Amino acid sequence: MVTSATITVEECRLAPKVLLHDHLDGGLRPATVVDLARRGGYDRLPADDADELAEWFATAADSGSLERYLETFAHTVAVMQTADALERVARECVEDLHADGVVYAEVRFAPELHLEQGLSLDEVVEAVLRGFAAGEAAASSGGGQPIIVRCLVTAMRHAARSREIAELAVRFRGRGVVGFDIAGAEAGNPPSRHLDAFEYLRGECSHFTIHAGEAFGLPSIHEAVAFCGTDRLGHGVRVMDDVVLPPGSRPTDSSFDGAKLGQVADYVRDKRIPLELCPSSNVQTGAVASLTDHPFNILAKLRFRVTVNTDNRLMSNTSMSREFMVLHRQFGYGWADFERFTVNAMKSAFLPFDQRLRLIDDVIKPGFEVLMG
Ligand SMILES: O=c1[nH]cnc2c1ncn2[C@H]1C[C@H](O)[C@@H](CO)O1
Ligand SMILES: [Zn+2]
Repeated sequence: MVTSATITVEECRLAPKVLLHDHLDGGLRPATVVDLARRGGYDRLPADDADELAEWFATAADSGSLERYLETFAHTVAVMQTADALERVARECVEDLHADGVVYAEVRFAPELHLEQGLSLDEVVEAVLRGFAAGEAAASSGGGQPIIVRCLVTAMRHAARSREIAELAVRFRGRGVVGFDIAGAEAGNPPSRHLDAFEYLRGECSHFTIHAGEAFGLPSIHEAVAFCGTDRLGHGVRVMDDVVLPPGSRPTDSSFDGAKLGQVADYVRDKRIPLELCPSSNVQTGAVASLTDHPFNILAKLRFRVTVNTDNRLMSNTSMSREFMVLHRQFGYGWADFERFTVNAMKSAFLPFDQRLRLIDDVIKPGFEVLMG
């Protein structure tokens, strides 16, 4: 392992970061959950105090099972059922990402989960987009580096609304929605269940990503890339099941020369399909056994297009800066590595090409140059 000079979380906050995989309903401020529950009469929160609630989420999500991890979302989704609540949560999300030094983010959520009090799918998306715009405006007026936030609409993979949600993504294209995703319990709900939605999106020249290779293995990744034609993989960590490392390799090694890739892993790497890796979440859901075993470094050294993501800031008690720190401590990464992962992410964003390029040239590269001194 090559260890770079020690860096701090405060320095990580200064880095211009790009976030592609972050769930709106997984990133609420604990105090906002408490406040919205009180206002909306939701009385099933496991704790009424913000600190206790934060602790509860982090512990409950730490189960090692994706299904149990997902159960914790019942509480956040329950308090996001009105336009005002959705707008507030979206605005605070942008404020929090901005305070953490994120310059571009794609934040996802499942509109179909927010209809319990009579909102339509369009009203749900409109409320979230209003919140994002308000957050962006507040960030710009406060000085410092502006933030751009775009939305991905998610369909739940166990449900049957993916075509409708795909149409929603296309309807809101150009108004803040840049893509589509499927999420939820992976086992038993393969991506090909939603082929109709993906074929429709491809016909519309629209972008999508698929949660795959998290709780379930290689077949899920194979379907996502080969049958569905996904642009990116949400997590995708289990692409490792298709990689044979040289004997004696350890996850912290500085090279993996001689590694043998199977057909799916080869295809993912050849096509430069971005992996939206989320180190802390991957441990909590059991996608990897521990941080020590996380294949981030192996995949990075084998030149897969790896990106760093938060997944659910509330459930993992994390931020982009903290995920950088996790990787710094685990693998000794320095600024040149983080710049590479950030450029990977920006290249993989669903933002138009000219805007991606501008962010890379005018914001990301100069920002890391300052940190590299
Ligand atoms: O890591 C995840 N894997 C699969 N589904 C997830 C993950 N994180 C959040 N979700 C689900 C729960 C949310 O309610 C939904 C939409 O954001 O997406
Ligand atoms: Zn996710």
